[in-house]
Amino acid sequence: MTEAVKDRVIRVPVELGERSYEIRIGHNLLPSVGPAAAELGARKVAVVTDANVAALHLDTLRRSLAEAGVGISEIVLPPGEATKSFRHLEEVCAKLLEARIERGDLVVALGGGVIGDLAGFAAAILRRGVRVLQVPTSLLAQVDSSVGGKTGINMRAGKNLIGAFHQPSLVLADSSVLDTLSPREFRAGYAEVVKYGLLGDADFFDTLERDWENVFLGGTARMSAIATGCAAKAAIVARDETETGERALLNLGHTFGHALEAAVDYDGTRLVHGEGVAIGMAAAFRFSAELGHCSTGDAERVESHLRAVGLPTRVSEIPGEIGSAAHLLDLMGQDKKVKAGKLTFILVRGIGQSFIAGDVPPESVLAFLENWVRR
Ligand SMILES: NC(=O)c1ccc[n+]([C@@H]2O[C@H](COP(=O)([O-])OP(=O)(O)OC[C@H]3O[C@@H](n4cnc5c(N)ncnc54)[C@H](O)[C@@H]3O)[C@@H](O)[C@H]2O)c1
Ligand SMILES: O=C(O)C(=O)C[C@@H](O)[C@H](O)[C@H](O)COP(=O)(O)O
Ligand SMILES: [Zn+2]
Repeated sequence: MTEAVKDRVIRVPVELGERSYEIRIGHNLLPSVGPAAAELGARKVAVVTDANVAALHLDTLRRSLAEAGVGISEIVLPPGEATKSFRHLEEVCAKLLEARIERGDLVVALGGGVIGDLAGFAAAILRRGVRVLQVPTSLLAQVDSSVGGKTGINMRAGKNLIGAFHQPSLVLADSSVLDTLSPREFRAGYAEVVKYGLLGDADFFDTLERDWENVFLGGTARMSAIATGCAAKAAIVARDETETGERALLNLGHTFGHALEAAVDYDGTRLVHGEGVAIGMAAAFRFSAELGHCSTGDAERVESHLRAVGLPTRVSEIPGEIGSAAHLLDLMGQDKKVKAGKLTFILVRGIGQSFIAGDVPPESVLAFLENWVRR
């Protein structure tokens, strides 16, 4: 890697008035967590992380905070989607109170999207709101979940059904920590990278088709893919922070994907979020083609790219039984985009041309799902 790449920090602003903040993307940013916490005026921080990330990266954070003279308490949780639960939310809140984290202090979410969502939610409700510094360590968290302020936990009935909007004060995305991520988790995060191309930026999708191997390798291609995704998300969030309209486009593939995640009871050995999103985006394109909104050629192109990087695109690739179409439809009924009892889908007119559809006939949905679960 060249010196220029090593030293480069890309800054993406998220413009939200008094809740504005910056996303910093660069190599070796973990040592800047201490100075950043001190600049934010925190006397002490509580670092929430999971056991995998703690073993690899917590020490760097400890040193950085100690050098900056910021006190630290540590909350280490089990890795995996099942941790985004009431049980662990209660545990985190109890430990934050035990550590006497005050409103002027900071919660530092060091980990993937599970930790970011859970720690962010705990910060949102602790003493009615404590600031959170997001330090995302998975590709998915760097390009998506650490940005935009959606926090929460899962319920049996569905994903992220209990939560709050709570924007971070800063996002520090150290792209070098992605070198320790497993290939499966890197691929899963890549699904959310592709999402930005598919939902609104056909040129970005073209670039990814050509250059995905370099994104997987690291260096400039990876950093700039993360920055492109963050800039797209920041722009949408700045216009529609609480998803009253266009923010729903960021949900491309998620109505399908979230139902699958709930159907496997958040068992990451069978399906992780990014894989559900990959299968869900392939479904959104197929469904759009069946409804006559987009060409079958585009749907095939999307599937073929997802498959080229090793992502699943079909329900049959999930190990074990997934249940009936009717069961998945029932799970979709808990989606947060449901309005007056009716499902809303994010559909497409082509690559980079997504739109919000609140008027899809329920019989078309069921007919599509009947075939989909068998594919
Ligand atoms: N809030 C949002 O806007 C938003 C957006 C997208 C996804 N999400 C949520 O994010 C979650 C998925 O996030 P995820 O894919 O990061 O999952 P995750 O947090 O479970 O992390 C994936 C795995 O990678 C490990 N890991 C993380 N960083 C690592 C590193 N640098 N080195 C080695 N291992 C590392 C973790 O321990 C875990 O086992 C889901 O719950 C999803 O709903 C939220
Ligand atoms: O930030 C958003 O808005 C998103 O929809 C991003 C998604 O990738 C993410 O998975 C989000 O958590 C889904 O939100 P939900 O409201 O459908 O739970
Ligand atoms: Zn997602």
